Formats: sequence, C-alpha cells, structure tokens
Amino acid sequence: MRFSKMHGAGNDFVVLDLRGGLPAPTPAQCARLGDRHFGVGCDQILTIEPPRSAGSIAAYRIWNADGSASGQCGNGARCVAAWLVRDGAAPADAGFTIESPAGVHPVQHDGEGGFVIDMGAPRFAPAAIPLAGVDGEHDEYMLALDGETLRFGAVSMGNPHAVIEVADAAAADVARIGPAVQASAMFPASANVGFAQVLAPDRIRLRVFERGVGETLACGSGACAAVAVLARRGRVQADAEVAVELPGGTLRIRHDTAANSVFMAGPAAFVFEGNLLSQEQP
Ligand SMILES: N[C@H](CCC[C@H](N)C(=O)O)C(=O)O
Repeated sequence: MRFSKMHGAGNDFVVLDLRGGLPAPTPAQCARLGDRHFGVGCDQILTIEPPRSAGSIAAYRIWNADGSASGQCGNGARCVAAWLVRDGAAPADAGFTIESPAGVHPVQHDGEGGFVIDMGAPRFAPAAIPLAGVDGEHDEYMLALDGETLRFGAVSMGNPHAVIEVADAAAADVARIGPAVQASAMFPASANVGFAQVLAPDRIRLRVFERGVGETLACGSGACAAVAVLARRGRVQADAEVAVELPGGTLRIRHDTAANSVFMAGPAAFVFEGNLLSQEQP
C-alpha cells in the first residue's frame, strides 16, 4: 500500500489514500505506522477518504502516533490540500473544500505554495471542549498543580485545547506540565496543551504538548486555539493576522469575529513516497 510522508511546519504525517474503499487503519496499525523505529514514524496518520457532503472534494481523518483518533489537525489539513492538488483532484489555481470530522473547511492557495484553511468556529462552551468540573464558560480556568495554581484558557477547534500564557515559551516546563494537564479530570478527553508567549499584539511564540504524541514542532489547531483564547482576552488582536512562531515554523492565524471563523495559513511539504509491505499495511 502506497503512502506519502509529509509535514506542515515540522509536524509530520503518513498520508494514506483510502478513496478506493480500503478500510481505515486500526488504532494498533496507526501506532505501528507512527512508531519511529518499528514503523514509518510520524506525529499523525492522515487518511484521505470520499467526501461526505456535496461540494467537498474529499474528507480526511486523523490518528495520533499512539493510535488515538482526533477530530482535527490543522497542519494535516494543509498537507491533505497539497496532496489533493498534486493528485489532480483539487484545482491548483482556485479554492476548494475538504472535510474533517469537525466539519467542512474551505481552502485557498496562499500564493506562496501553502494554503489558507478556514478552521471553523472556536468553541468555548465547556461541554464542547470537553472541560469538566467548572461552573460555566470563562476566559480563564484554574488547576492546582504541584502546589501551584495553573491558569489556562480552554477551547475546541474540533479537538480539545488548553492554552497557558507564559512569560518565556522556551523556558516553559512543557514536559512536566503538559502531561499533568492532560491527566487532569478537567479534561476527560485529554487535551493539546499550548504554552504561549505574547511578543506583540500580532505575534506570539508557541509550544504545544499534543494529545497522543507529546511535544511536536508545530500544531496548527493549537495555533488557532492560542489565538482564539488570547484574542478573547485582548492579549492579541482579533480580526487581523497574528504570526504564531512554533519550533518548526511560523503559521499565520486570523480570528475573523464577524464570520466567527479562525483562518490558518502555512506551508505543506512532501518528503518521500513509500510502500507499506503487506504485513504492515492496514
Ligand atoms: N494531537 C491532536 C491531533 C493533531 C493536531 C495537530 N497536529 C494540528 O496540526 O492541529 C489531538 O489529539 O487532538
């Protein structure tokens, strides 16, 4: 079975074409594919599938390297878009639409070989995230952790995110705090935990400890979540482009409050093509 190895700002993927009706990989097969020693190695597996609604070119699904499924992957969406353009299924000179488990996403070319994806509305309602043990929707929540009080914002982009504002992203204790937040009863479906340093109203530095993977070089939905949470608090500008500097590259995010959609722009790259041997393929 053929696969494409791709990345979006260093967040890397194995892409499988299931439009012919091949079954989706099992969680165990995804974990094997994602293993950087026993498999191909990636942060997420992306499957390209027939569209579910009229007007979409294709649907995609997402599995993390540990085999767990997710409802959204921003860097993955750009790679799916690039894959469909190279395949000839999507136009190289016009917009088109793709679908994730979270919904329908209009795609535009960004004019630099990358893509602008409408990632949809940020959902702050606790039930939508999901966030448990809170008395309603707030800009900020608190969690007692190792004798400290951790303050964070929470939002869904089709997948759960906690966003912690820090003074220095490079110095943030991501490896300790990330797993602790994920294990908290406040996040019954775990979470992607972002550590955001505000550099200016239109620029932040971000690191993300992702659900099902650990810290990645970039997280597209995490960049959207950080801007949505910080814009809501007035820490960065809404309705204008915010540069989100991640270890693997910079994404450009804009929360359009009138449309209540978050737009994400960034690169998508092919690295190599391969064939899964029979015993390894879904
Ligand atoms: N780890 C995420 C899925 C991948 C998200 C990330 N790679 C992105 O670019 O949005 C989750 O379990 O919700």
